Amino acid sequence: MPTIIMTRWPVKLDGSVKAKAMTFLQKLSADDTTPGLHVEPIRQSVDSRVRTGRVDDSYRAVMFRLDGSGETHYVIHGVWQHDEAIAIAGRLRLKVNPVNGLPQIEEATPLSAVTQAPAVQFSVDSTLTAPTAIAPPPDVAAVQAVAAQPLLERLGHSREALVDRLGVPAAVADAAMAATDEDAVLQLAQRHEGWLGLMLVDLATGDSIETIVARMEIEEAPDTGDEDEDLLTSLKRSAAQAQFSFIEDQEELRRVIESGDFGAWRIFLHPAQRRYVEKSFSGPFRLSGGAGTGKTVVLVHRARALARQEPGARIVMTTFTTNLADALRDGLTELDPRMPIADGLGRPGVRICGVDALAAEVIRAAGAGISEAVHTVLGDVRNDLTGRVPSARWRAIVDAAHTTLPTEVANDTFLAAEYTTVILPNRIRTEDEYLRVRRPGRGTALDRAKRRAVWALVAAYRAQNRIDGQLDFAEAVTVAAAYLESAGTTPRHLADHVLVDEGQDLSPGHWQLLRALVAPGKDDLFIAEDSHQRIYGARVVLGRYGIRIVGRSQRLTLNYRTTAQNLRYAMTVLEGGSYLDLEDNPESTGYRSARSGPAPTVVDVASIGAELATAAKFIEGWLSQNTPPETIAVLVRDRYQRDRVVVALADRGIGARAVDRDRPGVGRVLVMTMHRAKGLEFSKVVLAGMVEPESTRRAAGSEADDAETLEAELRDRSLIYVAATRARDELVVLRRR
Ligand SMILES: Nc1ncnc2c1ncn2[C@@H]1O[C@H](COP(=O)(O)OP(=O)(O)OP(=O)(O)O)[C@@H](O)[C@H]1O
Repeated sequence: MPTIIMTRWPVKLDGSVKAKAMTFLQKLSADDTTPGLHVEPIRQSVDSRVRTGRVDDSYRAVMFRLDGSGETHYVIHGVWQHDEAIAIAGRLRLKVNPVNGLPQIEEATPLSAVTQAPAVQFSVDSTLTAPTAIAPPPDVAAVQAVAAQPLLERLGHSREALVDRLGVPAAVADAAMAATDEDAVLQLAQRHEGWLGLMLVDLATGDSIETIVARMEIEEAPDTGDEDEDLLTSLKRSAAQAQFSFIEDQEELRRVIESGDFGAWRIFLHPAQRRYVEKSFSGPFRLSGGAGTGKTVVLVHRARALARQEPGARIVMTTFTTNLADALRDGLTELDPRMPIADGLGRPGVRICGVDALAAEVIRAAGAGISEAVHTVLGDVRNDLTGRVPSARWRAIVDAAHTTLPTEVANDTFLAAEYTTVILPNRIRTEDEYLRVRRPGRGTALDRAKRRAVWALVAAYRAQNRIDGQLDFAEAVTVAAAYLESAGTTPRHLADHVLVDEGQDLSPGHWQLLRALVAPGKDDLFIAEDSHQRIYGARVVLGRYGIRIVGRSQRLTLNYRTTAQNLRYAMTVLEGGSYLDLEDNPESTGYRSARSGPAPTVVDVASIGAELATAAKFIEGWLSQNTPPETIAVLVRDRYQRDRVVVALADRGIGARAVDRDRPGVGRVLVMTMHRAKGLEFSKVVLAGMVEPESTRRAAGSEADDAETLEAELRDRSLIYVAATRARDELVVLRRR
């Protein structure tokens, strides 16, 4: 049975042709001699491996046949109308790039399109666009000569280095060296799939040749004397798999064809992503990366890889909110509908739920056995642990107590943070213990008298919770962690591997729980996080909670979601803020995007009415261009604003839907809070309720300039960064003066 190797298809097919292409490929993968497939070579083709196959009367598949290792393989290049397919097939060649050892599909350029060209000229091209993109016409070249010094030259690169060290085809290297700015190189990158496009993005955004050589694992092409064998080796290289994928079975084939470009994440991973999916680590591993760099994609692929390697393994995939956990579950079943989903902790398969739900599950399953853990954490004994403390309780406690504490301490934000990050994780049960505990990372200093006063509030808080038979979320996770940590002397490990998304938002208690779920050792914890996106809770240093990363951390830098233009805007929101990662090191930026689009539109509006009218105007414009409504989102700061936007859009005849805990759904424009939009993405985004950045800072400075206020300012920037990076294509920012 032949093996099918899919490439990212350059041509979009409509539904009926897609179905026929699927049938064709299914038959081909079962038996390439099946009558009716008409797998045929092309007379006088440039590459003797090229074949066409009959999809239906009008369409032909273009592919390459390789006979390595005594097996037949077909590299599927695409499907075109009959005559076009024959013409394309005649001028294609699949080869191993001699410099970098990676597979390359070249197309002979028709003579008429090139001035003074050799009889046959090759360009690397999987989009099969006009060859003029590669050889600029003379008038363009003349303009370029007098224009500013080209970008890559300014960055110290030369044509020789691109060609001789990276293996960039000469024509593409010429075009890249002539491009005057980053956008021009990025546009060139967009025309080239796979390793070539990735290299151009790296060059445009300032990477050195050495960095690219290492990232792409470039090495000279092997030469065994068997060209087909060498091609197969090349196709299996990690960097090749950003463009070529060995299809394992018919179900996978169907998903690749049906999903088109939106499903590319399932098949074509960046070499760095693939590495973190497959590699085994001797302990906790941390994968950081900006919004849209594919951290969740890696996590989902890794869960599948672990489940396949170890059938029966107990894998936990978790994140901060239930909505995000739902998205992880959807992603995993989309990737592989056969993945075993566990319906409870400690059972084989992948258990996917929010981290607080994990804690609730542990407590439920423990039954009466939980009482010792409650005593360890809270110093008392409780029977009923199902009630949850209302969110306003800290405020009520402060209001009721006649405390002498200053307002920057006697407020619900400070007290909740002190409780969650100091008191609970240290299992503090008495005033005496609190007076002695270290408070690393807490910005506001507390002398002995203040600590006593804080403890009085904590004691009142705990007393009220005990009377009401309630635990707050932080107490529940800490109790669950304490329960797992010690069952007598033996910890209860309910998982073999734990995968965490959005790690930056988790609290110390969450980390203690996750640490306790799995025994320390190989592939125990895999943590995806982005400190710039921390919008809940206080900053955490993992090492303080038994999670020692020690050198096992890496960063993804290529943004797949957001255009370079929108990404630049989002990065400016973070400028000036100082962010530390989960290992207490400064977080870096330096993200790049492989996609280019229009610059974000920032509109200053004078009133709420003007803001709503402007939002509606943009949305009407997009809808009139047939943008599916559910790919448009308006992101706002709170639920009140959300509901107001929905009503205002409805008044103008635009169907809109307020998204809360439920799934977004289709058919209407989506309106939601920026918090709710975390982890989601849309084609077009309107950010409403924004204020001018300077006035935010002024407001922050005018309050007490304490650590909590600065922290709140950082979180606010992060929220806007999260919101701005939800836009795949177009971003509109409505700024109120
Ligand atoms: N290898 C890939 N090929 C194509 N698309 C990809 C690839 N990796 C990721 N993407 C796409 O990029 C987008 C962002 O991916 P993902 O959600 O994994 O990023 P993230 O780093 O988790 O983002 P965030 O932190 O903002 O939630 C998704 O649309 C995903 O499908």
